[in-house]
Amino acid sequence: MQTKPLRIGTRGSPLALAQAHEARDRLMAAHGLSEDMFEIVVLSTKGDRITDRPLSAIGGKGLFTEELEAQLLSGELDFAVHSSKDMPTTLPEGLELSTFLPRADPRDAFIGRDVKKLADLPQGAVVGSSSLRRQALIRRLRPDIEVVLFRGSVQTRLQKLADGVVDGTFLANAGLKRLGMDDVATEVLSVRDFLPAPAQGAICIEQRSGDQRIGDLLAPINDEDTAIAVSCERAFLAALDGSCRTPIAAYARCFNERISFSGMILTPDGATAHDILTDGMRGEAQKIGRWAGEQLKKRAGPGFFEDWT
Ligand SMILES: NCc1[nH]cc(CCC(=O)O)c1CC(=O)O
Repeated sequence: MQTKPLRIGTRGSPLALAQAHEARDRLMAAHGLSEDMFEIVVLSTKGDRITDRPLSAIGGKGLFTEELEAQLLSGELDFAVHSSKDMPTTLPEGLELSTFLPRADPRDAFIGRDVKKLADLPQGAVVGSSSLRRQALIRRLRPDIEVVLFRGSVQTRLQKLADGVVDGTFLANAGLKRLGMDDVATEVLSVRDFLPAPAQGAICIEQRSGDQRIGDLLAPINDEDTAIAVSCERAFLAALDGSCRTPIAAYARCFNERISFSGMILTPDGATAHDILTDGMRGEAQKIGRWAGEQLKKRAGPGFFEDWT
């Protein structure tokens, strides 16, 4: 019988808190546990504290996870809840992503101020985004549009939009839904036009490797299709060595025993893109992702990565 509450680690942003609550609620339902069996422990990370520079300039994804991982390893936390999209491809020794919740909408949403659709933005319009992938994708579709750096919370971004600093911005539709704000999206962009970030829309749980008590607790809330699709996308990212200065997009989907995969790399100006569409057996998900990454790396050639990183 569990006596001490389970300690769930999370960042403190409204999105991170919504994700931690979703994981906790699923565990409560799966095991018939009450809320007081869990304690949500909020940690501030470097990535949360530095908001005036793009992530790619201050060190990338690890900035959001270091503090949580240190407390997992020291035993102060039992597990941590993250956006899979924000997780580096290599985790510290002794930790693993054991559990993936059923994936929400993986697509990006466009939020326009005066127009609903991206295609209706006037010539020379200004959009805000700090994502290298979104910047490259928009420049590829609409080279006339100007992209400005845009960080901060969802609320800050929407305020800048309302103030007319930009004509439009992008957010993951999954994030908006988790915040109960999906009505602010004026267009949900197709995966074909706007391939998502690897692992977008999937919440994951990180735990100590070999912690069987926690592994058993989490197993019933793991969604196998999501775990497999995300492992494929993350293998693609890892094969491209996850340089956080390369715009990389990927989306995998399981269909019964098969998995389909789309991947793309772009130059930041969107002028050059290489893409790949493939499929295979779901048991080969990681192999497929890795292979696709290696193919694109070969096709792009070394200059593709070196010219601007
Ligand atoms: N980089 C921040 C981040 N990490 C995960 C999400 C959205 C939720 C998800 O992909 O699961 C967001 C916000 C955004 O991209 O709009």
